[in-house]
Amino acid sequence: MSGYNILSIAGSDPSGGAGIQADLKTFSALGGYGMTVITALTAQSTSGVTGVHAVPAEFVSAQLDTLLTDARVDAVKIGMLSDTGVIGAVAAAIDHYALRNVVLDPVMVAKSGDRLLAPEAVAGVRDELLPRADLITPNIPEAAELLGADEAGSIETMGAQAERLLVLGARRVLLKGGHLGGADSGHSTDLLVEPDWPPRTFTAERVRTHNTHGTGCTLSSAIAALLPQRDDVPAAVRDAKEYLTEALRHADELDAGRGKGPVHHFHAWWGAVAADH
Ligand SMILES: Nc1ncnc2c1ncn2[C@@H]1O[C@H](COP(=O)(O)OP(=O)(O)O)[C@@H](O)[C@H]1O
Ligand SMILES: Cc1ncc(COP(=O)(O)O)c(N)n1
Repeated sequence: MSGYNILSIAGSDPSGGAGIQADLKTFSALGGYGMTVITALTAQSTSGVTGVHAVPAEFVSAQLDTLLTDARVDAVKIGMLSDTGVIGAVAAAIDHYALRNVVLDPVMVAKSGDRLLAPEAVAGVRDELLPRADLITPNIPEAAELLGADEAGSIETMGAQAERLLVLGARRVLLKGGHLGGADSGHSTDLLVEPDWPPRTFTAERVRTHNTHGTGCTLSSAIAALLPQRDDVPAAVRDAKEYLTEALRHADELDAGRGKGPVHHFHAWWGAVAADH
């Protein structure tokens, strides 16, 4: 036996920049074997989302049961969930199959501004999934929605909101700072907060590109792919961010649409990064 099986439970993005397509590219680039359970189809390009077709919760369960009674899964990334029925199906599978290394990216709104999670389903993500995940990776607007708070405008407020997410039952929170502007805009800093540890910051240069479609999907998938390969969560986060930043640096080489283009996954970079560690 060699290699790790990494499962993405997420929506489909035909443009290939986000969702399960981004997740599979990331898993492959980082040496994982990718599997998928699809929660929704989107009609989407780099310019926006024109439609969402949710998969019925019973069929999400059917996909999960069929896969998980057959295959070992070493880590899970959860992305777009659409509605409360799908959230319940995923929560039940985490418990029933004792899934481990679960990374929850609480996807709510696409980069284009289109909504991917029904507003009334936010409470379901908070109550059903947040306590079941080993790590949640909200961006600033998602943390605010989960908390019913204003969006953080500084690293200090991000830290306070991450602590509040722990109080709500999260095991670990990586609050992503990509949406932070102002004084911090030369860098992109994410904050990892876990019980019994001081907060850790992960900072990368801010890449000058408007092609950021799929950054959140890529980061959470990279963490899931690396968790079984690394000693601890901070090491997986560090290397996942390095992978993402490199993919962002090369984003402008692609020509995948007229809107916010995707980041560029390329296996050879990871070889170089992996050799350093
Ligand atoms: N221009 C950029 N340069 C470097 N890193 C970025 C840039 N934009 C976003 N990131 C990083 O991408 C990841 C996801 O970013 P963020 O925008 O916060 O979340 P989401 O993609 O979910 O909206 C974070 O690690 C963030 O720091
Ligand atoms: C199917 C699907 N899942 C997730 C995202 C979020 O990705 P992003 O915030 O980078 O647009 C997306 N646009 N589409």
